[in-house]
Amino acid sequence: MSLVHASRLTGRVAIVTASTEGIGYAIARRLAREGAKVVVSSRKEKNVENAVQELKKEGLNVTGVVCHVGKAEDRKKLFIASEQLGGLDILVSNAAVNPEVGSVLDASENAWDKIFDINVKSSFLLAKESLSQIRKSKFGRIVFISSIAGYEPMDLLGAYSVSKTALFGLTKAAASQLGKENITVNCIAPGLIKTKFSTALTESESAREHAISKIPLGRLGNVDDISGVAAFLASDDGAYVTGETIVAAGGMNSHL
Ligand SMILES: NC(=O)c1ccc[n+]([C@@H]2O[C@H](COP(=O)([O-])OP(=O)(O)OC[C@H]3O[C@@H](n4cnc5c(N)ncnc54)[C@H](O)[C@@H]3O)[C@@H](O)[C@H]2O)c1
Repeated sequence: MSLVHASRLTGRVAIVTASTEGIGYAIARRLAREGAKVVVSSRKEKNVENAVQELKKEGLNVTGVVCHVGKAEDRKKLFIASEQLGGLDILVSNAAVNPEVGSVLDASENAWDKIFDINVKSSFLLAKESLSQIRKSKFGRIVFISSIAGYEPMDLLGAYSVSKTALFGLTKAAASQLGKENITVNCIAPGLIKTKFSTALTESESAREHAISKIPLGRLGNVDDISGVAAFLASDDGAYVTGETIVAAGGMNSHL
């Protein structure tokens, strides 16, 4: 692959949560390809080992940590790892769950709590806990991964959509708080991207065709359609962007 911006992130240290597959993996790989040292993480040790091995084969500078973002002691391990790499510059909060499919007011209390714990509260806590290191960086960047569904809730992803809307508010509020310190806080709202997460919406041919018919660019997104946006926000090219959400959705809105 050609390393277009091979040195844009040289010397920076990044943490990407849920980064052993899907969009998180692609973001970790892209930041590392652009020169960053990256802490790769997810809940299962085997997945962390495999991802780290795969990325190291490419010669990338990555280290692996097992981290359930809802657990304080696991989040701490992420920051110990970034400290060991020289101190944190870039935090990408990517982990998310959707334990139930259904309309918002049909969500069980359990599902609601889990969705808000992982998708919103853990993003808030990671951002908060990252500050002791990010404040020492000259290039502090926080990036939340939301969803196009945060703008227009998808009926089948009711509570999940609302959790993704909350991230827009968190982005604005944190950006406003941290602007004076030259730390940017931004958000990415992916459309339909080919990962495990979106399988239910795209696995049958008819569902896929229906989805594609709603996407002006005429295709589902690839994980690298998102990783490039994350790298931009993390880099000096994104230095004057803060409090924003970049939609990368092939032109679709969320009315599937
Ligand atoms: N794929 C899409 O179409 C799409 C669209 C919009 C937004 N997103 C968002 O992109 C992000 C990545 O999703 P993806 O599509 O790569 O799917 P994915 O299922 O591969 O990613 C979600 C990841 O979060 C991890 N995760 C869940 N709970 C966790 C926890 N407690 N601690 C750590 N990791 C945890 C999962 O193991 C999984 O790897 C998510 O925030 C998702 O909401 C995806």
